[in-house]
Amino acid sequence: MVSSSSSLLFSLPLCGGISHSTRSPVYSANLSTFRVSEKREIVCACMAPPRNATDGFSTLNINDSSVTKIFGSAQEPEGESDVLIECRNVYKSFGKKHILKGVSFKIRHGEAVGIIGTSGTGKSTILKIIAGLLAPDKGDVYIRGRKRHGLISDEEISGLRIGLVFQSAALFDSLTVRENVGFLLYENSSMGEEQIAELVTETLAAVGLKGVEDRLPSELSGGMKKRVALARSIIFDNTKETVEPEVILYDEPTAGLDPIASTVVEDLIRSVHFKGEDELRKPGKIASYVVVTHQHSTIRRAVDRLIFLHEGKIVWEGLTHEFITSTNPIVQQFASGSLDGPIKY
Ligand SMILES: Nc1ncnc2c1ncn2[C@@H]1O[C@H](COP(=O)(O)OP(=O)(O)OP(=O)(O)O)[C@@H](O)[C@H]1O
Repeated sequence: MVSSSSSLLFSLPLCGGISHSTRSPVYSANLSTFRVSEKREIVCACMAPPRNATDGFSTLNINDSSVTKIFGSAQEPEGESDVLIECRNVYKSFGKKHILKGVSFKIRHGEAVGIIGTSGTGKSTILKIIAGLLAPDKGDVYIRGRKRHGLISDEEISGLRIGLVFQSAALFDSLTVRENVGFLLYENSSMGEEQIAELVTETLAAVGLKGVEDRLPSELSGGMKKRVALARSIIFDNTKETVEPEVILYDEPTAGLDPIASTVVEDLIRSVHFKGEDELRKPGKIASYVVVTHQHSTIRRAVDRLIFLHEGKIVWEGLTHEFITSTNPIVQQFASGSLDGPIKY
């Protein structure tokens, strides 16, 4: 049984499962589930067989005008080899509340996708389903063309690492920044402590943080915590010969931040994408990402394509610039924040 909460993050290569160590928060016997501070449970994802990050993928150039044709219309792009994640006719209810009612979409290699829609429409739910924290009642999730069965588990073979960054930074309060960022490496990798510490420092620098390794989360500002959470989601074992592509799912990454801090986070999200350049001026490592957001600035700045979810269904999809000019009444009302229109509160 999985529970998730706003206080958890996850990034997740669980190849071979987790081994217990003294660093670890308390966790249960189920290798894919562990309990933090006796309050929460987390499930992490995804694994093997590792393939080279570039194999089989044709990188999609989102700025290419041909892409406008692909996503701005119902035209289906040729070839499926670049599809990393697909939700096919996904349904999800909580008790009598029917939240998702047949949601289908694909996330392709290289994409920066936003999921938007009114509160309570199921945006976070779909992220959790993609991450394998929740199972759909009906419909399927395909990871690199392979159907996922049930929740994510250490037995799953996907060849795709999926990280979920929850709305709050979700750091482990009693662990230092170094231990938070390096958590999965301490638990899962054969890397030595010094190696991990070096990688943590480098990864923190990539998100613009220096000299905070020994601090506790309580000693950081909200914006810094979000950066630490981002660092934790992009760190990976660089001693392995092959690297799986990684998709990061961000749940409202700029909620609660002032406009300038939001811009910083939006740019960081871009910078860790492989088309971007991190703070160390190196290309980012993230293949694709999905952002759930309500913030107009985040829609404009951080994503290229949008999926609009309303009353459990996708009612509009298009490129970000098409959002503002859309004639869809639901989109128009959402974009303008008007009380008049088909969306009723
Ligand atoms: N584990 C759960 N048990 C019962 N109901 C749930 C659960 N998770 C979500 N819900 C309900 O499902 C609906 C959709 O929740 P979800 O968090 O996915 O919406 P959202 O679109 O992300 O909302 P917001 O924009 O306000 O964050 C809400 O009514 C919520 O209360």
